[in-house]
Amino acid sequence: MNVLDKIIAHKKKEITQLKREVLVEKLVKSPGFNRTPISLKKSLTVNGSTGIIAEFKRQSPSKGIINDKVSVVDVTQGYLDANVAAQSILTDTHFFGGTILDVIQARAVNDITPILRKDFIVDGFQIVEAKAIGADVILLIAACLTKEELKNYGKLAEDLGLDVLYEVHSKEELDKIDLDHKIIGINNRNLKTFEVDLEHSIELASQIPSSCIKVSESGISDPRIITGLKEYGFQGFLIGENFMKTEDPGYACQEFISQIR
Ligand SMILES: O=P(O)(O)OC[C@@H](O)[C@@H](O)c1c[nH]c2ccccc12
Repeated sequence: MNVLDKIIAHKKKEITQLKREVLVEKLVKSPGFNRTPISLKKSLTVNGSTGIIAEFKRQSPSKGIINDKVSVVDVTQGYLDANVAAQSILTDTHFFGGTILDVIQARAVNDITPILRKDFIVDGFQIVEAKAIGADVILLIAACLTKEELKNYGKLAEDLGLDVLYEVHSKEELDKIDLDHKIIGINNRNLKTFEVDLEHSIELASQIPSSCIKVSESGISDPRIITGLKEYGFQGFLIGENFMKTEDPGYACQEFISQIR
């Protein structure tokens, strides 16, 4: 079993249990259902967008603890001050040390910038939950979903007014998605082996139609990489560890953005 298989097996058990404890009817009554989500598409394409999607990630299976000293509110406020296009917040607990409370807390101090609820979605329940906690965007990972699931979950998110970031790592995964006008994230990190390869991503980018918004994810640690990726048509850049490994991730993000040419 590779790491992704382990995460998905664990996630499926977790959701089965969660669905016994929390009713969808209850989620639908949450405050998140009374707000209009903020569009990631708009925030990545608006004139002057930095394109940076800054992530709050305490730990990961590949790196272990990255930062367990900072608070989600301090960090996400810092990201906002740095003028990020969006925030990504890991809500998986077992492998990434996050919780849905992180999104709730970040949302309470941010009305203007989209929040991506970053998790391994294997059930529609999690999409309703994302809406309930005030997220604007969900992630659908093509490596762990069938073509049908990608379509159905994409539709459910859309019906709830949420944007979807579809994540791919290979041509086979790309072929599972109806690409028209979608936001496509190319993960530079292979979730099965943790290998990071920007060249591979750039090659894959040429297979994505121009109606899509392209996002480059993972392993970005130098502002000069952004300039290079822009030349290949990328408009979004998802960065976690490079900021989170510092004492003040918001400040690191601000410094990074000020160096983008
Ligand atoms: O910390 P990095 O290397 O900058 O990567 C951020 C983000 O792309 C990464 O956390 C990620 C991309 N896709 C995922 C899917 C699940 C969990 C995590 C991820």
